[in-house]
Amino acid sequence: MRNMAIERVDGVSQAVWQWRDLITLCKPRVVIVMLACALVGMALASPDLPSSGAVIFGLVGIGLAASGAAAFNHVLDRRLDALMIRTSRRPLASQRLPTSYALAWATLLSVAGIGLLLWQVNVLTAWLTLASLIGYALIYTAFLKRATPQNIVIGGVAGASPPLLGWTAVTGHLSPEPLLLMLIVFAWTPPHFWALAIHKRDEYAKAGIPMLPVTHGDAFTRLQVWLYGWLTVAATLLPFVIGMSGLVYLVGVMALNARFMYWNWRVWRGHDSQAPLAAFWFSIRYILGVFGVLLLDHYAHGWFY
Ligand code: HEM
Ligand SMILES: CC(C)=CCC/C(C)=C/CC/C(C)=C/COP(=O)(O)OP(=O)(O)O
Repeated sequence: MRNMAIERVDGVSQAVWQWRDLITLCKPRVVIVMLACALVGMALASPDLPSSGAVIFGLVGIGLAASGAAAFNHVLDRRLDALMIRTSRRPLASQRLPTSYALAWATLLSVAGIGLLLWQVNVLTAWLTLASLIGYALIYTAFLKRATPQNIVIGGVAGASPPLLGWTAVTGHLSPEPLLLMLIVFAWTPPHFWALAIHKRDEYAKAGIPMLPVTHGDAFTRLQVWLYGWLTVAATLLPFVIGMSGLVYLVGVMALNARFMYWNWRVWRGHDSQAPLAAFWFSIRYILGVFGVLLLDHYAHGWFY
C-alpha cells in the first residue's frame, strides 16, 4: 500500500499513514464474524435460498454500518486507547492518522451502509442497523464504557443484532426466531469479553475504565463468566426446543457447549493464569461454530429429516 504523508493536519504533524489504517478502524475481524452471523440469520429466515439481492446488499450494508460504528469507536476512544498497550498502536491512539480523517471515514461508511439498506433492502433493516450503530458507537462507547461495569452487558444488545438484521433483510419483518438467535450472541458476550478483561485487568485499571474485574475483582468476574456461560448454553438449546433446528444442530451445539463450558470452568476455577485468554479465543471459534451448525442443520433438512 502506498504511504501518504500528511503534514500538520489536525494537529498531527508529519504523520505517515497507510490505507491499511483505514481498514484497521473498521475492526475487520469482528465485522467478518458479525457478517457470518447475519448470513446465518438470512439463511434461516427462508425455507429456500434467500434472494441474492437481499443477501448481497444486506451484507454490504450491515458490514459498512458496523465498520462505521467501529471507526466512530476508534475516534471516541482515541485517548483511552493510547493508555492501554493492547490498543496503543491503533491509528488514532498512536497519532498516525488525523482524527478528522477518521471521523470523515466513519461518517462515510455509516451513511453508505444505512443508505444502501434503505435503498436496496428495506426500511426496517435500515432503522435496526442504525439503532445498533448508535447503540455501539455512542451509547456503549461514549457513555456506558466509562460509567458502569454492566457496560458490555447493555452494549451487548447492539453487538448481538447481526442475526436479527440478516433475518429482517430477507423477510422485512420481526419474529421470535431471530430474537432467539440474538439472545445467543447477547448471552455469549459476557463470557467472551470478561475472559479477556480478566487477562487485561491491570490495563483497564490504569486507563480508569470500570470493567467488571476492575470494579468487582477477578473472583467475582470469573463466577460471572461461568454463570453467563450456562445462560449461553441454555439459549443455544432453545432453537431445538422450539423446533426451529433439528438433531444435526443439537449434536453439534452440545459438542461446542462442552468445550465452551470446559474453558469457562477453567476460568471460574482460577488456577491457571492462561485460561482467561484461551477462553476468550475459544469463544470466537465457539460463536462461529454455533452459527455454523445452525446453517448446516438448516440445509440438512430434507437430507436427514
Ligand atoms: C459489547 C459487545 C462486545 C465487546 C465489549 C467485545 C470486546 C472485544 C474486545 C475488547 C476484543 C479484543 C479486540 C482486540 O484486541 O483488537 C474483541 C475481539 C473480538 N471480538 Fe468481541 N466484543 C463484543 C462483541 C462481539 C461480537 C458480537 C462479535 C461477533 C459476533 C465479536 C467478535 C470478536 C472477534 C472475532 C474478535 C477477535 C478480533 C481479532 O482477531 O482481532 N465480538 N472483542
Ligand atoms: C451496526 C452494527 C451491527 C454495529 C455493531 C458494531 C460493532 C463493530 C461492534 C463491535 C463490538 C466490540 C468489538 C466491542 C468492543 O469495543 P471496545 O471499545 O470495548 O473494545 P476495544 O478496546 O478493543 O476498542
